[in-house]
Amino acid sequence: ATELKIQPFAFLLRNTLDQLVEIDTNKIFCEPVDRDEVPDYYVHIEQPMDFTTMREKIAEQKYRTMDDFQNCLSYNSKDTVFYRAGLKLRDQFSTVLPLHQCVSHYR
Ligand SMILES: CC(=O)c1c[nH]c2ccccc12
Repeated sequence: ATELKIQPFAFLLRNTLDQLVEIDTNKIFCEPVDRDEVPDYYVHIEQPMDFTTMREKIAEQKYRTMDDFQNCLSYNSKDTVFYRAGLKLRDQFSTVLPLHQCVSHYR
């Protein structure tokens, strides 16, 4: 694809993001946490993140790290579906992360 030649890193990140979206079957991470639904989320979490925002940041080449799963793990208690989903995605992503580290050298 021509995109691969112009922005290989963005191309790779978008593919990885698509894989994460697929794993997130409960769609917990797809959109920003709703302020009305969860008013105190933004009190506890300084830098909220979600897949939609990440996709925009990839396009703007402002890619953020995957530490953002920590947000979910620090906010939600261990016995919630959110916490377990955050763990699952962080652990599954960590298998892909080394790929990003090596690619990031080419930026
Ligand atoms: C990503 C995350 O923590 C959440 C995503 N949706 C939510 C609803 C209530 C509490 C937490 C969340």
